[in-house]
Amino acid sequence: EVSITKFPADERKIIAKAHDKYKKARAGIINTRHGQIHTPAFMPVGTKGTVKAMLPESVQTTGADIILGNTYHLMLQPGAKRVFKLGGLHKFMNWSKPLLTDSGGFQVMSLSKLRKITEEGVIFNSHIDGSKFMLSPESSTEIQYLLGSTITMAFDECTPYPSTYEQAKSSMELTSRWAKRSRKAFYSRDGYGQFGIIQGSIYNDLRLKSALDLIELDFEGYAIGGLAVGEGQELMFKVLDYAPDLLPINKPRYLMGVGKPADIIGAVQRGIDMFDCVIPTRSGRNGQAFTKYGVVNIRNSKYKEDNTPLEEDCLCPACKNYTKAYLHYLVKVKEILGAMLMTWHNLMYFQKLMLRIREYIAQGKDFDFIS
Ligand SMILES: CNc1nc2cc(C(=O)NN)ccc2[nH]1
Ligand SMILES: [Zn+2]
Repeated sequence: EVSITKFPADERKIIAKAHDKYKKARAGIINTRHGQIHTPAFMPVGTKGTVKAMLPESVQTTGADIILGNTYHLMLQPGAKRVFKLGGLHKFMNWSKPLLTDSGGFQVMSLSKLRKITEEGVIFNSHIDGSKFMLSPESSTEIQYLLGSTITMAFDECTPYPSTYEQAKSSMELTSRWAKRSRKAFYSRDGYGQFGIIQGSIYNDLRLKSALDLIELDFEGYAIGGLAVGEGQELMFKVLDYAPDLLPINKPRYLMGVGKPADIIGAVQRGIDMFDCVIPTRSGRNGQAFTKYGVVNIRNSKYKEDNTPLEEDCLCPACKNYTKAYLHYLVKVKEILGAMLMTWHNLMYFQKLMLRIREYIAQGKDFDFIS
């Protein structure tokens, strides 16, 4: 048992530790105002207040405890104030479990047009109608409060890859100054939490300095940012071989934007507790199904008369009631039902993977399986 601290009102119980190579892996429960999160946890991405092609109750049946919403998209449309007036994002989208919202920093750099980074924050033009906006530690934190987010992310700068040491250093230092302002702007309430995000690219002394700066701010959890940005799995694992250990052992560790099943397994073995990734939803809509036999590209003509399910023992609607031939056809003719069934199966697959990982950790068993 590790000493437990509040998250934020309740306790985070590290209920089991795996042994040897898996010694850093841990299974736990995060208690929040909107329910429990069993970790290691995978968060489906619900960018615009919906997990694309899924009803929220269907997302719930896959076993997801928490989903992610994107601040950048929601602040542009329908607007944070409007969501607040309508009762908050939980009510708006009919999702009563925990919601994590990102800070908008990552998206504004990848989506908006004509942006200017200043000490104050990022000034940018909406990619929708060109109107002018500003995201800052204060405005991002307020927007996430208006959305009613269970877990709020600090406003940071995601350091691009590759970056020189100097570039990564000044970017990390900006993130530390912004983290302090984000923490000050956070309205602390029982059952709600705010996570800091450490940066520092692939430089271990910068990652350490970033962690030290953020630990001082006593966040309820910590994210490792600036990874899965093109560095590749080997370099990502090299950073993950030490970065999680720089963070408080009894607080949640969230690896942003990751990943494929093999990435998730490797990151859990290195001490990561939470993940988010568009892969199961986006690739599902694009015809890729994750199965225990590997990834099935359902658009391949070899499936056009395949009367068997994606996985015979999968309990999702796609596998219970339909064949690969039907899924092949739906995706080929771009029928909406194709996107729905493929998404549902992939989300079920990812949640089953997380469930098996949690079980193996709790039983102290190795979980190198890459299904
Ligand atoms: C898909 N890869 C990926 N890397 C990410 C990094 C960040 C980050 O550092 N935010 N501050 C956020 C989302 C990400 N998604
Ligand atoms: Zn299935």
